[in-house]
Amino acid sequence: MKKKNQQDEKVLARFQYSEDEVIEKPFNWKQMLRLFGYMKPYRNRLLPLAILMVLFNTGVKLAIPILIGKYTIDKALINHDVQLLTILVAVIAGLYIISYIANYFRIKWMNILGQSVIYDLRKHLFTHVQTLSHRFFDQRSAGSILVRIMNDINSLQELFTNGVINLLMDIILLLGVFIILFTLSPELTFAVMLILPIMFFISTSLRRKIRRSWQTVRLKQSKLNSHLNESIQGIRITQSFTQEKENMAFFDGVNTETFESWRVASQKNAMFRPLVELTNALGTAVLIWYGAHLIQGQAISIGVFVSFAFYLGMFWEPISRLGMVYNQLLMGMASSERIFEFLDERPNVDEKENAMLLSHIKGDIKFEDAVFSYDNKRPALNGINLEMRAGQTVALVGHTGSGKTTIANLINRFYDPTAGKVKIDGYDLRDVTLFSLRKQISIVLQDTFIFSGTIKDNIRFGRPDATDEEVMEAAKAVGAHQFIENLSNGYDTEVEERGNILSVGERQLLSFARALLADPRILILDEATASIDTETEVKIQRALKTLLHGRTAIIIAHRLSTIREADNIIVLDHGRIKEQGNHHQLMDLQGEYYHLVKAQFNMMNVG
Ligand SMILES: Nc1ncnc2c1ncn2[C@@H]1O[C@H](COP(=O)(O)OP(=O)(O)OP(=O)(O)O)[C@@H](O)[C@H]1O
Repeated sequence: MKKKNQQDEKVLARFQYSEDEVIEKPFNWKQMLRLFGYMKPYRNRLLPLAILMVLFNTGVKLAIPILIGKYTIDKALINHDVQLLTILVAVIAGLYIISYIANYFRIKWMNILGQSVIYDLRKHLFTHVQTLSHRFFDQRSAGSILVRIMNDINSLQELFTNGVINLLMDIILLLGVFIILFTLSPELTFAVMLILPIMFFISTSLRRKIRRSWQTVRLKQSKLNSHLNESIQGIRITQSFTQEKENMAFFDGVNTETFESWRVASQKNAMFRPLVELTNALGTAVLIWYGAHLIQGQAISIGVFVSFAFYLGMFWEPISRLGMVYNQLLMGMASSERIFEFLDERPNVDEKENAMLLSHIKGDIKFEDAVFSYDNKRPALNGINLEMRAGQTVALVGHTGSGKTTIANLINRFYDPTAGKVKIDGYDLRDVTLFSLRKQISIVLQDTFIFSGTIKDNIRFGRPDATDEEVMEAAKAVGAHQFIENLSNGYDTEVEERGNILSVGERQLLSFARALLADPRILILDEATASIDTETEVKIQRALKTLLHGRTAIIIAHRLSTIREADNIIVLDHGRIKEQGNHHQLMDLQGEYYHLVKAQFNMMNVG
């Protein structure tokens, strides 16, 4: 048993997701106004039309009980006036029909409005998230970002489709009913209003508990999403390490937690309606008892009593619904808080207002005393001074974690140096626009990312306007044409996200074609370490030559053949440059590089 517990703890320690905490904020007008600002584009058409329908509908609702009680019963029925009765019935039926039509349009227009607001908000959030810096994505799981873009925005849907308009309708209805009730009989109104405190308790205190439970449900869902995302992405590793059982155990745990939180929330929710109905019944009991007493004393007529009963029925509904709208507002508050937190997030690498367009660079790169740390604690680069001249091929070598990728990250301005400068053609990267900088740099990563779509679309990813001929030329130049032609549908073969149907070597050739077509002035290449057969190795070497020709290339190099041909080799160690020079110079030096080469040479011989 103890052993099992220890094992469970280990499993739980493995899957740690930063949870979005329950945000329980008081009502905040400023934030609400900001949220409702998204309705602005529709304020001239959809919104006024829907409001008009609501006003009409509420007017009809308020008029019908009077028509039934005061006129149909007290005037037509009691005086046996058949003609008046017929007219009244026709008027009431007509009003119901018109009110039905008005309701239809209200629902239709409000749904369009609600969906449009959700569409705009989601678009705004996604567009913004795309501009955020790497640091933002370093700190969050993909699952938790997904939850904000999907679930949090979805949870605002109800508020925008029904909430706002219900609020208006209910306030008008309540005021109207209250005034009419008082005009009909102030004593009876006072008597039935005794129920008000109970009603108030239900719609505030109980509602709050229900709301908190639903928030917990959302948190659990977010955790479930993060785990699912990670599990599916890492399924191959999970299977190869036979960790399915542990994965299942954790999934079971989160799934059960989600289920439990649903159960609790639904249970609390289920209490709500019966309680409202019970209060209704109490109100009706008071009405009948005291109403009968007033009728006997001839203080009110039967018609007034009937109208009263109708209005009373209408009174509880908006109160209970107002509680619901308030609840929606508070839930919307929590969701919008999370959405605005992302929207207010500024990219760490920000563009200056007067940033320059970096047009047609030559490709000189310079690091001046560059210092960088990802976490402001451990330095990843520690005073780097280096120069790469346009057209040169520079190889970065060094032990794992020595800072090679970090240098590439700074050239692309995924991060800014903590101190010092990175310059291209003499321009500090902080002074130029990100678009003009990145447009002239291509990155080929070890773990090539293939997007879902055709092979053709993947190659033209960086230059969507490239023609089919240009795509094919690029593929031919890097030696990818042949394997593409052999695929079931050639260039039109569909590949799923991450390109699982392709081999590592094929994926790399595809990414070379993609980089070549983009025709960057600077190319950053993280060479794959995966062992590939000699034939592919030769192909890749040939492809590399084509790819590197005429541009500045920074290669995080692992293959001896690539390193040997580089114009300059930079050996990094703990974020510092230890040695640099060409292959022969460094071999003569008999330092770190010499040992690295020797080690690789020995390994190859052993292999
Ligand atoms: N996103 C990140 N957040 C925090 N620390 C990071 C991040 N990326 C890298 N590091 C740290 O910065 C240091 C340098 O990492 P870098 O990726 O530049 O090494 P590298 O030389 O490219 O290694 P490798 O050859 O293994 O890819 C390492 O100590 C690493 O742990």
